[in-house]
Amino acid sequence: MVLIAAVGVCGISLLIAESQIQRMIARQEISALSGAAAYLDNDVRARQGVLRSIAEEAQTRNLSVRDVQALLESHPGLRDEFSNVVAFDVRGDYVANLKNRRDKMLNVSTRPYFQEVLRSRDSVISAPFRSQLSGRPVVSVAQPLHDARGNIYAVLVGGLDLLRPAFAAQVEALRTREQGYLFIVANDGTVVHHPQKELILTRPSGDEMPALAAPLAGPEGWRADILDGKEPALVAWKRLRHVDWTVAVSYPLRDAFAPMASVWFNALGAAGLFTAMAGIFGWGLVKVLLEPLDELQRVVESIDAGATDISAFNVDHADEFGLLSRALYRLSSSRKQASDDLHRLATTDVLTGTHNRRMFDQFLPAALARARRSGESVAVAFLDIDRFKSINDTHGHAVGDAVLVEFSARLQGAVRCTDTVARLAGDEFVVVFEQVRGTGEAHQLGDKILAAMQAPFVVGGSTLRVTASIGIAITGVPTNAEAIMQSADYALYGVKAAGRNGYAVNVVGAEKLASVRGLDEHPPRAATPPGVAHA
Ligand SMILES: Nc1nc2c(ncn2[C@@H]2O[C@H](COP(=O)(O)OP(=O)(O)OP(=O)(O)O)[C@@H](O)[C@H]2O)c(=O)[nH]1
Repeated sequence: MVLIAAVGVCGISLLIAESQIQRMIARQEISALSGAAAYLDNDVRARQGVLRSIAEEAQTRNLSVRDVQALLESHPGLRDEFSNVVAFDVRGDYVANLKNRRDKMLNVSTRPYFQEVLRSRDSVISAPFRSQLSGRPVVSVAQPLHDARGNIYAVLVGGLDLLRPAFAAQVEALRTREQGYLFIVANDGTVVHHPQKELILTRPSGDEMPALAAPLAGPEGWRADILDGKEPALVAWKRLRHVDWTVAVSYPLRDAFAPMASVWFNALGAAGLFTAMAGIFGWGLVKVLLEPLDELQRVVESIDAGATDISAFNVDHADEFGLLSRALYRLSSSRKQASDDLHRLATTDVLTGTHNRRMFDQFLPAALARARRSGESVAVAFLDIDRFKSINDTHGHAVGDAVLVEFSARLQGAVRCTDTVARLAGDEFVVVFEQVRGTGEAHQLGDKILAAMQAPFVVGGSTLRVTASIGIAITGVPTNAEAIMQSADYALYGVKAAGRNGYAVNVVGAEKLASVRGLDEHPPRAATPPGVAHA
């Protein structure tokens, strides 16, 4: 896009420059044409001056119509200035002829230039016309002859042959360029000079030949939007000051503006090259500048994949990427904290701070699966505080809550930190023991828990004796959560039925036997009076 924009800007600049250069070239052409116009003007006026001086001479010598032929012949230099000079009286009849006095001349009284001379009483340059004598295109310079009283008695007419080689060579010499051509049109549109001789004296319309008609638009100007023949051309023109002619030039545009083609090529090429180089440099620079962003992306992916933790965000770079990385670290930390809090709330019993049933339901199957893989046993102790309802009823719900908190604390203190304690509901707790080495260890666990509850509970200003019944189930063979819980429940039921404040151990799958045996094996505890003892 940058490349397109640069080439576009360059192109627009070049178009503007080209338009300026066109204008400049056209101005140059007009100024060259001004010189040509002045030259032509002077040339025609010089010839006009020659006839004027002869007229002054005739007036000085007080000549008459009869003397005109001799007058002309006394100026042989006229032959160089004009193709011929003839004279007419005021009626337009022929009276003298420089080249051939026997030439038969027509009456010219109806010719516009003749009438104009009589009207203005001064020298007139005619519009181009075809000579009836020579049949060639000519322009006439007409000069009145005055007698001593100032009356016109004859008119000298000098013919300028537009096809004579000297005139064509003279005009061609005014060209400043090899290409194109120079032409002259009279101000009524009649072609005075053109390299195509057949066009002389024609008056082509703008539609037919726009290049020839363009100069009629004003005293001077140029156009670069004209088709000359089939080729686009630059046409510039300049009107003569004294003669009603406009001298013009037509150049093919491709020649006139040839230098612009190489300017276009070089400028666009340079713009493209420099932009491409700048683009490559910019791309490299951006790549270097964005390297920390790539690094940040790698860190994010690594954290997402669990290969590293969010502390990888906590970098000490001072740049924007360092700021971004540390902002990500803060965001991730707070989200992790929120997530941890949520998880803790979802898996913790609010009152006692132990795990809750949800956590236990997830944990027990996992522990059983581990045991299945390692071939070791798992034991679950199912605890229920004895006659807890009467504690609530007697001391109030708040004291009941405090008993639950204290009971939970003692329970967690009685087991290893690797054992998992959870409160299922109300006054029911469970403990999961992993890597248990048989029922003997299960009995030790039961003893430890009962022992932990021996000391009186001092809560809410009351000292209470709190006991619990414990049903312990231990896996013999691989089993599931439901089975082991049911087995522990049977054991608990047995203890409750036997009078509370004791424990029983069941092996999953052999519940009744194990339950009875557990209580029997510990007569002192079985003999302990069940129920709640108040201190
Ligand atoms: N203070 C308190 N009491 C609770 C809470 N949850 C349940 N309880 C009460 O705990 C008592 C549980 O009684 P049970 O286990 O059914 O019966 P028990 O009185 O313990 O009798 P046994 O279990 O047969 O020894 C009920 O009265 C419940 O209302 C609790 O969060 N706080």
